[in-house]
Amino acid sequence: MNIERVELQRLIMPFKASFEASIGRMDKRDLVLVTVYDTDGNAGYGESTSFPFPMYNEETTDTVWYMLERFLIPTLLSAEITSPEEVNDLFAPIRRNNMAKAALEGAVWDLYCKQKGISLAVGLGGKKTTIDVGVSIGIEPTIDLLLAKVEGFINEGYKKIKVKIKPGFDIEPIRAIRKQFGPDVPLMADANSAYTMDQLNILKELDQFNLIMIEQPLSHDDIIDHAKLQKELQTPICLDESIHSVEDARKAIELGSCRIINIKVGRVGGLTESKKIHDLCQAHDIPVWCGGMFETGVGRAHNIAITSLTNFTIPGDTSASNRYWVEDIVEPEVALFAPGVLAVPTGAGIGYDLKPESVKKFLVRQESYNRQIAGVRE
Ligand SMILES: O=C(O)CCC(=O)c1ccccc1C(=O)O
Ligand SMILES: [Mg+2]
Repeated sequence: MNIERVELQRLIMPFKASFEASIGRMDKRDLVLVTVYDTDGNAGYGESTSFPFPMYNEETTDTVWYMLERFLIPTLLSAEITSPEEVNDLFAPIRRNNMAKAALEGAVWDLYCKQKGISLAVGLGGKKTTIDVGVSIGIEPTIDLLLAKVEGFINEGYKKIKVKIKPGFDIEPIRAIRKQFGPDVPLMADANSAYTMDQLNILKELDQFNLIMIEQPLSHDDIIDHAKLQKELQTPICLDESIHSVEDARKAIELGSCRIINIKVGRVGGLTESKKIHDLCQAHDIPVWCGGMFETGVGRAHNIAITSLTNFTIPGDTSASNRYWVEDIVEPEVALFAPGVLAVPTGAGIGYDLKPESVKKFLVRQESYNRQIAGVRE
């Protein structure tokens, strides 16, 4: 692929409004934007989905930068690859650090598709030309404020409303949404591992609300208790935090720990692994959807591309740029093509251009690594 240089840029981008989940409150992204250049001047883009703190998974923006600089970029720059599918194998001896791996692997995928003149969606084997999308809503200070947010997003046509829950903010907000907007609103709850089996009663109470699913109710590293819980619930369990690889997915399916899987490209280490999980789930009649991590337009574009695969049958978290950003770093911005629908771009690679002047506004650090330097960085 003639990869010659990798550039890392750390960006800090404030949200329009802060977002609370059971794992904490967030008011900005702090991310690593990765650009991979080939000898012809083509550029491929990827972004890290880590947070500045290790409360979603063990990675942070600092660890992502470190792993990229110290191990992943040198590994890539000392190899000769012909396809992005090789990156997964190249990085396999390095354990975990999936978000760091995915940021670089995603940039290689984008570059590869640009070299071939095909869209990332087509490169991944996607068939859909549009995707239905949903939106994720944080824990609001009051139920009235939550209802106002839900109403706004329903009016924009979002096809799935996901609300964050935690002990003490679960039954009442869900009941209030059902009461106000009726039984037909496609609704789900995401607990981000805030419950244990000691709270089985609360989780069982959620069954009455006909939720599409309940996402990651139990521990981030569990598939055993989730299997026990799924037997007690009518509502499908969806795993997010517990699935890091196609092997994790295989075991969870075998145990009956979930009936749905949320695929986050960063969490599973990249697009190649995402595709493998998609294919495995398809073979087992497990629907998947694409989870969000407050991505900029770059990560959003990767999410749109992977969601064009056919077993992404449930609307994901990939909302429009204006859900979180006053100003995104791509053009055109990611915008709804029809209510609750995004068009899958047809241009080469991710199908969006970077806006250098916007990147500059949010930039706090930048480093470049080229092939010659990579060898001596040890
Ligand atoms: O990008 C989005 O809109 C989804 C945000 C979201 O739900 C989320 C945000 C931060 C950490 C975890 C999660 C999650 O899906 O569990
Ligand atoms: Mg989740």
